[in-house]
Amino acid sequence: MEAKPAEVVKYLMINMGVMATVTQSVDAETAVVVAEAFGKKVVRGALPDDDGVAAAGVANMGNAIDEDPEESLLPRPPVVTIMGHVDHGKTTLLDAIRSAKVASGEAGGITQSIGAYQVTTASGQEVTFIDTPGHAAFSEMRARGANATDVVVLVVAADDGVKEQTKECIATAKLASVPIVVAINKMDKPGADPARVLNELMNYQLLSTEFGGDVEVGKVSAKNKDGLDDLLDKILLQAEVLELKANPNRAAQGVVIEAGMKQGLGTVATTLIQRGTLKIGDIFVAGASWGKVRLLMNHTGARITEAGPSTPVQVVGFDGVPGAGDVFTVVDKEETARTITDSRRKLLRENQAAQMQGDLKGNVEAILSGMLEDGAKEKMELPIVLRADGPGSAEALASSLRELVSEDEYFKVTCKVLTAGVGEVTKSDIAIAGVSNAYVVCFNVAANHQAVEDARRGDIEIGYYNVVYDVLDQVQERLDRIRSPTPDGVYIGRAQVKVIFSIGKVGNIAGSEVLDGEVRRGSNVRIMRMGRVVHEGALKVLKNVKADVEAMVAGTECGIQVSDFEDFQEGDFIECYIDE
Ligand SMILES: Nc1nc2c(ncn2[C@@H]2O[C@H](COP(=O)(O)OP(=O)(O)OP(=O)(O)O)[C@@H](O)[C@H]2O)c(=O)[nH]1
Repeated sequence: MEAKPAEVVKYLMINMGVMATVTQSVDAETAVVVAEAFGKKVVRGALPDDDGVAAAGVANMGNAIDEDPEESLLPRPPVVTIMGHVDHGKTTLLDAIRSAKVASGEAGGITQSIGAYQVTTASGQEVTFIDTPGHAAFSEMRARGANATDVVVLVVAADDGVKEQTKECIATAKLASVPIVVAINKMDKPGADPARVLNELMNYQLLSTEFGGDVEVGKVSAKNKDGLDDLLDKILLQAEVLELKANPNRAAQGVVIEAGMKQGLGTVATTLIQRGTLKIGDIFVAGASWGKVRLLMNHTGARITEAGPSTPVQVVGFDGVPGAGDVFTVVDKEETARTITDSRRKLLRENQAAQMQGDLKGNVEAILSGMLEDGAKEKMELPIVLRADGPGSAEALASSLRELVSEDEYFKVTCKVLTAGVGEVTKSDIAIAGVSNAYVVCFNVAANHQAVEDARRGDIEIGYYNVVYDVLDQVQERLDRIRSPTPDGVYIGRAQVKVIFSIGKVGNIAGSEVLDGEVRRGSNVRIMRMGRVVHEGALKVLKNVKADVEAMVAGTECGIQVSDFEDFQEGDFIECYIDE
């Protein structure tokens, strides 16, 4: 692609939440998104020696990028995500629209949220809502390359105006180039001041049509279900401009919105169909799972036989549980599906394994040899996801964290602040932390339930702080630990091996010089060679010339024997630790 590897890695990480080193593989969808982001046009083909995966790819995933001919395209309903500041009424608005607008005569009625639903407006048009309010879910989907949303409805409480998260939502939508329709909510409240809201929004380049701009604004009371028809009309007006179309007459493609297990059915995944029509019996791939459509249910739980573009549908028939944001693609046959998922599972395992080793540490050998040539230190980073109570504190903390460093002759460890946001820790923070093995720092903020739950499941650490020095102290400690994982106990000193005596049955004795502190018989030791731990054990024998001694201090020379270790080399460091 004529692109610098580091740029590609950076794009993957920052824009897609994918942590991969230069030598790791990514799946085809991801590669396509990246290539296109770098201004390249992707044409898929088969490589003859690619063990069948590529051949399968041509049959299947070629669909992911091929263009539908203009004449095949038919109008489709808009897909809407609701965002807004906490407590401005996202959930209430979604519920109000759903209860007022999902035709009550529809079979099944609405019993539960499935992640998405479709409403029919007074004028008989349809609008699809993604039912996971918030920009966290939106960002997460986008991070995975799934652009499911056509229009963002930004909820702003009329009595509270533009707040921190309102701004974040505006930024998120703009970044994704998704148009915004504003819903000024809580119009029933005595303190409602929609004019103020409109004024504030102007500061963020959102100019309402009332003022001659192009942003549609609906005034609603989610609580009283007032203004909903008008809001839906405004959404449709906005959608009209977008001329949303899709080809319904092809193999279906979409994105998984939400998935879980249901008794008697196995995995049920709410999938938003984006083009084509999904039918019973279709064979599909979604992320690392595949299946054959056994059952389709609409958003009310009623059974249907097919689902076209912009329709949210519950799909039964998966062999595993896909993830939210996974791309869903119908393929020609079972064999294709198996081939693709097999290779994806393999990739997933490889990537996980590589991540577990901590990419850089895993390559330590190669890096060390390179390092000896050019004298450069190996650099390691502690990824950090930061959340603070205000933009000032977030910025200040982020820059202080960036200055922290833990360094010795071989390693240099610094912080990499991946995100520095304001407000509580969300699901998407945890998603980012998950892929990057990051430590989550909360400064004067909490994490929401979902985030805590996800963190627990993903074994992601969240640190809660309210004093700046505590943050810096503890992160410094973490950096030190990464640079040099310590054995149990407190460091008391170290010696360096100068000469090795091989004495028959006694074994190897390391003639050493104590460099600092003291070395003590019985203490825990670890032997360091070129910055790496080669052995951990106990200091078994300590001799001053021929006499056994308890301890030797800096500046003296001694003979050292370590339990279960003979393989000393000149230059090794022997570090001593004692239990407190
Ligand atoms: N008076 C009035 N209260 C409303 C209206 N819409 C929502 N509320 C109230 O505002 C509070 C927050 O509403 P939610 O729908 O939970 O807000 P949210 O934005 O979904 O909040 P989070 O999910 O916590 O981000 C609740 O107490 C609602 O009853 C409205 O139109 N009028």
